[in-house]
Amino acid sequence: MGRALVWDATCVDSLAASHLPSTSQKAAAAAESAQMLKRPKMFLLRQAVSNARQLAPSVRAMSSKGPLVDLTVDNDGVAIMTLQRPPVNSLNLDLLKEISKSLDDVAKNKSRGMILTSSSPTVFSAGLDIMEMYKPDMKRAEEFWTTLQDVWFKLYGSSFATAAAINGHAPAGGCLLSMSCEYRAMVGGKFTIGLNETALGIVAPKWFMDTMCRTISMRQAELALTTAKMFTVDEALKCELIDEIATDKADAINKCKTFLKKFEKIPPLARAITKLKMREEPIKNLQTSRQADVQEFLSFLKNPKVQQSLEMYIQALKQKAAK
Ligand SMILES: CC/C=C\C/C=C\C/C=C\CC/C=C/CC(=O)SCCNC(=O)CCNC(=O)[C@H](O)C(C)(C)COP(=O)(O)OP(=O)(O)OC[C@H]1O[C@@H](n2cnc3c(N)ncnc32)[C@H](O)[C@@H]1OP(=O)(O)O
Repeated sequence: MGRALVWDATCVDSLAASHLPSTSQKAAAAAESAQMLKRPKMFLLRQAVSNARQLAPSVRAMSSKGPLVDLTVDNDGVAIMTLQRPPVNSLNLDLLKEISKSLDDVAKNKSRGMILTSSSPTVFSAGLDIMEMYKPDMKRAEEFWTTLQDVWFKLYGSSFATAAAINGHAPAGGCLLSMSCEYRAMVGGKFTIGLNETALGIVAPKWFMDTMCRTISMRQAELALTTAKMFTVDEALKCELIDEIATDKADAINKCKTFLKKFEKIPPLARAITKLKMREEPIKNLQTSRQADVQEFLSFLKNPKVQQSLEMYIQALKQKAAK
């Protein structure tokens, strides 16, 4: 119907002086090298189309409200992902699956950026759901850990810009989620944030540690990880675990938006590649040790001492909640 079947073709002169050395070594080498040269051009072209789409009207229909994650796009084209698993947004398999799917949706919808927050007035996220680790079904535990890894890959390695509006406590996995974002504004008050795994008799996985070491200084991270330090909001600001203190959730979201606005004049491709290069090492490390990391988690769950520690921790939490 009048449409071009071939819209971009390159005829290579295999006998051109520049191609002769490679063509004499390998048949079709000239075509192969022409194709390689074309790839970056196509990549930039695709990116230009995608950037143009990014400037399209800002309110877009995005994935519908899920029960555990609410994902909306505001008038500025910023995606707001709200965790809503009462009472404390503990990260069980279902919540992790929804976060993972929502991150895919944000990536597909080419939002200007994403802000992660919580529907609870006092808890950003209580971290991993301890019930997923206590006397677990091993098949489910494997899926649980793999999904957590997926969430981290997608959030830490997202090409879209991310910020966390931390509107409450953020221990362990909650702290990890916020540290995986590029910017953190935390509501001031009695809230705390940190990787407290050792207090539970467990060990933060290496990629949790790497994420922290790339947020605060190595010295502060080592002290914090070994002592299960939960930082007050003021302490977190001082050691740069967070970037700003907010007066309330709305202020935290506004501060995150102000951060995201900084990218308005930065070409998105340059920003994304820079971010990914900066974060490449820990991502590659987990990619290569992914299976071993799952096996370590599973064998750690089978350790009776770990199960005993978890049981005591659950009892302590329940007693505290009952008061
Ligand atoms: C020896 C090992 C060797 C090798 C290791 C190898 C590999 C490592 C592998 C694995 C590492 C695993 C990593 C885990 C990271 C984590 O995220 S672990 C989770 C850590 N989280 C916490 O410690 C937070 C605990 N919770 C709290 O401190 C408070 O609840 C919080 C400050 C968040 C909120 O306080 P508050 O608003 O007062 O709420 P309550 O305390 O009253 O709690 C309400 C109910 O929620 C339940 N609950 C709280 N946190 C969790 C949780 N994380 N999981 C499940 N359930 C939780 C709490 O029990 C109350 O329940 P109830 O109402 O009593 O039924």
